Amino acid sequence: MSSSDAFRAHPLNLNHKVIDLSLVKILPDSHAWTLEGDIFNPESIPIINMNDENAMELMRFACKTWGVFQVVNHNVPKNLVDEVELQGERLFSLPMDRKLMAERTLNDMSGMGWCVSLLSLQRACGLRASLFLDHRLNMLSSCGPMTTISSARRLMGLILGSLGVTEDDVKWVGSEGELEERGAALQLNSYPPCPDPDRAIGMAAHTDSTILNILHQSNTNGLQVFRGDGTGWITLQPHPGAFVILLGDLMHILSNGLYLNPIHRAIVNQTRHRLSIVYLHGPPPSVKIGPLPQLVDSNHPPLYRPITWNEYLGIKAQYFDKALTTISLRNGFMDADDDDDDSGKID
Ligand SMILES: O=C(O)CCC(=O)C(=O)O
Ligand SMILES: [Fe+2]
Repeated sequence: MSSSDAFRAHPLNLNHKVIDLSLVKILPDSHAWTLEGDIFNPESIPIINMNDENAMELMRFACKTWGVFQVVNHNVPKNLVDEVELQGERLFSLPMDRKLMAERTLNDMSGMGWCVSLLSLQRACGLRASLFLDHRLNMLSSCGPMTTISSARRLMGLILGSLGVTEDDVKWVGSEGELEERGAALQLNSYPPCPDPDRAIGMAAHTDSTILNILHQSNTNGLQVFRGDGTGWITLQPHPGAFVILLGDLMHILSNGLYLNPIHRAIVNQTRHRLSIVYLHGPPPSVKIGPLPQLVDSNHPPLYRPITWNEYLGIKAQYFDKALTTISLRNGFMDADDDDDDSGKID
């Protein structure tokens, strides 16, 4: 079972009409969207130096409060990120007939997609094209995947440490193996300028179905995270050289509800093309993921049943934002936060 097999559970929206987004002068009805919620800007989602001796505590605070933070000193070389960005720009600017030759199909998840997966459950298409690469990541760069994977692993070590768990406690984190067995994938998202940005969305609000996503946004902002207190959206300003770390549903499960899996979305703007590069970090697709035993006791019963990534992606495709509820064990138990009045404090 490879990560590609796992993502196959996410359906393509086969009814969509592919349009060349770069030629859009008037927003088509198929892409019209109502943007809901106030926007708070700017706000202090932390930027954490991975070499800081307090990195673990800072991450614990950020993961409990936001479920998102940015990191610097991540060891992924700038020229590698620049190269992926350059190649991404090149691929997305190819003529439409060339891009269609690389369109994702039901049998091969790698390729170009328009209006795919998560959005198929929603009202209209996002104004976006995406290039998804599974274990053939090295199509873009030969040394890149391994550098990124070792950086993701270091990050995982810090986040697990922030939960009081070591890498040895979670065997699959350090498992060696081929890329395809690791649950690694890369997604490039291209958002063209939009004539009517207040009536369109780039990527609709969602939580990520991974353990975590590592995101690079070019110097154009557009990523917004829904505030944990439910009052509105925060725009994450691109920070030079930083990656945005977004915790996914599986990290929320592993932490037994302690760490947030933030709702986020990408908006578009009138003048600038925006590219985001997202490294999806999942577990090996057939390993069962459940609340870490170290975080479960009689006061903190397990909130979710163990599930493989593959199974979870299938549930997510069907139930979308209700996916976690379908695997919840919380029948009459206290709410995760009810006995945790220190959320927001470092402990
Ligand atoms: O483009 C962005 O900033 C958001 C992308 C995203 O959320 C995703 O690919 O899951
Ligand atoms: Fe996302």
